[in-house]
Amino acid sequence: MQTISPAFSCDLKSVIQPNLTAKKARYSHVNGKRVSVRCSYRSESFSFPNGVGSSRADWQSSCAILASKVVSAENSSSVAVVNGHSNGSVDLSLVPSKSQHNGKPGLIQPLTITDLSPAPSHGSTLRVAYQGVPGAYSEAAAGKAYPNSEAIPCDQFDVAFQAVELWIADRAVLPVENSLGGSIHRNYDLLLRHRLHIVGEVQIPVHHCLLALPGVRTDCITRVISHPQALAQTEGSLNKLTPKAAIEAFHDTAAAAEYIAANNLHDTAAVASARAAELYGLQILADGIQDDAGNVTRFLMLARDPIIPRTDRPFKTSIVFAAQEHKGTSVLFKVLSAFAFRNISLTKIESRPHQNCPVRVVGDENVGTSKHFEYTFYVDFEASMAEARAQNALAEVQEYTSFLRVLGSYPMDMTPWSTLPSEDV
Ligand SMILES: O=C(O)C(=O)C[C@]1(C(=O)O)C=C[C@@H](O)C=C1
Repeated sequence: MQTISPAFSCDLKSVIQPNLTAKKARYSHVNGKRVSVRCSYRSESFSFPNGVGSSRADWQSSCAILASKVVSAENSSSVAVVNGHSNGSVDLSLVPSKSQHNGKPGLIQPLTITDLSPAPSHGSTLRVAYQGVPGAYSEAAAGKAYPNSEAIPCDQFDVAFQAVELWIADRAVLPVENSLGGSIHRNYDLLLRHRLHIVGEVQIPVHHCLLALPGVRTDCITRVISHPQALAQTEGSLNKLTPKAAIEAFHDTAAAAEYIAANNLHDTAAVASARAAELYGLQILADGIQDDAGNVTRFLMLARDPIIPRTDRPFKTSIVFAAQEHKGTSVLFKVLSAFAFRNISLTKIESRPHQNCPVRVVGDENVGTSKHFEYTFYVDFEASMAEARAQNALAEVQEYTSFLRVLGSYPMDMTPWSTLPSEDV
């Protein structure tokens, strides 16, 4: 038995891993061997004012009860989950370290799907997975959410989810919406496919720059590359600055800057942060090119375990549900009424195609048939699951839904706008 963190105890089953590289080993070694991790909760007592339950286990099972009608969103996922959701040992092999950026040592390569191997928590520094490479806005968000943590770059959102599930990271910080570009749908879908809990949110002011190699002039730029969200947030400025340039999507903003530097591209510019310019040796051709000065991205903080909801500070709760079959249209109205009736404000509503049944055929041979789209709804509301009104609202919502899952009940980001670290990003 080895103690992993105060809240868990874990049995470690060692599996010999011959091709573990030095670089990857820091994420996943125990005495030079790969491990699979089986975890059990230590019971902790908490008191709830409104009968949510009296322990961490109770709160977790109350999440599970609400999720019990899930038709099974997980079956579309190939993820091997280790924290009590699936107890098989995982056999994803590590691959040798990738080639270094431009031959230069020391630059961090993001985790990719083939790098994932279960790893126990070790050391005292919290490891926070984010999508992108150093200099990405997500790295700044991870730093704001968890100061003094170790940021772990991942090449895809899905990898960041899996890094937490496999104990390679302790938390993930991922974007879900931007004030100009709208929702990051991929992460809504992944929230449903994976079993992580939302434990907090952070909002980051996003201040974009146009970056190019030193000496390159704006009128020489024939191509602008960046993350699609960043391109959407700067569309108006790019139309003015580089009207003839081709616009191309890239994995993340900082990776676009890194790509220009690594390939010595004199005709290409990136939309990225000032920190990315510094990290990859690019010059800033234009500063503050976001189409709205108050451009902000909201990130979710994800963990393997939920936090205990409280009432002594403003909390938000995020849920996801699907309407009972054949009752689609009126269900949304009824659900929204359940919150309105209890004076609970909604801060966000998002719909996504139903993962198991995206289309339903309605009608009959006489009048003809048509295809109805089926949706999964994501709702954020301003209340804590420790409040009776939130519990009652969800009890009512459950009556109209085929499944309902609480994704998390967590403190709202109340950082005053003026103190947000805009100069860092
Ligand atoms: O590419 C980055 O730098 C990211 O962190 C990703 C991302 C996003 O996915 O929305 C994060 C914040 C900004 O809105 C732009 C891009």
